[in-house]
Amino acid sequence: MTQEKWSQLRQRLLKTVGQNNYTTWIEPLEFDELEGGVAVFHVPTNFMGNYVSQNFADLILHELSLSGEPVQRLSFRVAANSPVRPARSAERAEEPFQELTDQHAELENPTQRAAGTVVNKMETLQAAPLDPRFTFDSFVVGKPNELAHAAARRVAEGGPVTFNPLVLYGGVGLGKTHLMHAIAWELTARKPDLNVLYLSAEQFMYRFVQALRERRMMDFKHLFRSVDVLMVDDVQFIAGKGSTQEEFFHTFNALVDQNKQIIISADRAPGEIKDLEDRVKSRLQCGLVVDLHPTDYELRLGILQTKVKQYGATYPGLQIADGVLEFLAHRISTNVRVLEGALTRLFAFASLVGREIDMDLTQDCLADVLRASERKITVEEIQRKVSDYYNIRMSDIIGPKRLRSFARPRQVAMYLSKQLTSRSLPEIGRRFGGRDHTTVMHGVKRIEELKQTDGQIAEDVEMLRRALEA
Ligand SMILES: Nc1ncnc2c1ncn2[C@@H]1O[C@H](COP(=O)(O)OP(=O)(O)OP(=O)(O)O)[C@@H](O)[C@H]1O
Repeated sequence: MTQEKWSQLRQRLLKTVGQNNYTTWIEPLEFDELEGGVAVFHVPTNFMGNYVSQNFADLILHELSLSGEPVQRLSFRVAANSPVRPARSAERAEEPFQELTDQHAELENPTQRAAGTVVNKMETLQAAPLDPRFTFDSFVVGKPNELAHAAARRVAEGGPVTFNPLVLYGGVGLGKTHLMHAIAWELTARKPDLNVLYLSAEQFMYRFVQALRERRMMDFKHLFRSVDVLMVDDVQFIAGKGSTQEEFFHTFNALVDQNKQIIISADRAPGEIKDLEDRVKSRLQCGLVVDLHPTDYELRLGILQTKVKQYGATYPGLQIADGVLEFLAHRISTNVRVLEGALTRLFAFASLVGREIDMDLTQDCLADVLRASERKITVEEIQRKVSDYYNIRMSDIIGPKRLRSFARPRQVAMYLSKQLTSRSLPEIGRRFGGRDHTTVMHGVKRIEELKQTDGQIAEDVEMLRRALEA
């Protein structure tokens, strides 16, 4: 592909993704070469490469194939003279530092890194830039994250340090980085003089290793001990890295002694981080440790609705049919990043083909995501949930008793098994104490009827379905 062709293609992408997305994500892409079916682009930051790859790769590939280019894959590389953004966990797969496990590797590996990656540019590394999208305003609060959000808000007020450190932990893509950036934005807006340093644990290590190498440990110590607020993202990264942990421990103590706020994020509770020294664990546990729970249906729906509002500006006129967001919130329960990616893709495709976003388009466009996030619900799981819900024993659901107080929950469980699993009626019957398939069919029918006439049953079924799909 020639540069000229790429320029033409970019113009077509502009029409599809809108001016804002174009300026932010597409325009900065520099086409480098096409080799063996892989189109290589230079990007200013890892973050950007990652974002484009998650959200626009399909679209770019689609355009490339329309224009007859033999491209199967896109590759995004950081241009050698670009500034650095914190390495996010999604980018970590590309990071050779992942292999570092002992002190020796920790000190030796940086020079061995390939050209054009993060370490070469360490000299230019200041505090990691904050993502302008990650603010409190754009953070949707629900039951699973309300405590973490409240704690983050409190710290962001910048009042007297009450809990130190604040540790936010939770699984992939649940909003830890978003909340940390939101705290940093808010603090710097309220108190512009405050010296807030946000960086990933990887960057902490890079800086430490560099300082050792250049015999500038005094500068390093001075820098880290003079901040007012230190935020270290993904602290689990330093586990098993002896001297980095030690330096982190001293930095931590020095700041706490000066009553400076520390905010940490991790992918699990400090006590559960393998190879993290006990003294570091216990320091982390001294403050307020709050977790971001996996999202529930309501939170996912809330996030989707918020994002749709934001997309409204980029894709004016695009319509979303009733039920699509609910469907996505039900079906994509892995993490928020995947949910967001799905929506971005949906909007881009809908605008490409000029259609309303309805169920058909959604199923077509997101077939792979939907397949990947399909969670297999088992009949046993359904029986357990239903027996908990009605406060009866599992054996009563499966057993022969015909009492109404057992028979109705049993029918609900049969109905849900039919709806939520791919089991046939005879298979379901077997799992309900060897009942005949006609009994199951009767149970399913009965609940279908009752759902129309009995509000309580309809509500029970809905609650159970949500609990099972969450
Ligand atoms: N409650 C929320 N409201 C709005 N957006 C959210 C929420 N939770 C997560 N997100 C979005 O989901 C994406 C992933 O979130 P984030 O990067 O903060 O996750 P993380 O917990 O730091 O994950 P990782 O462990 O992979 O670093 C971001 O785009 C973020 O804005």
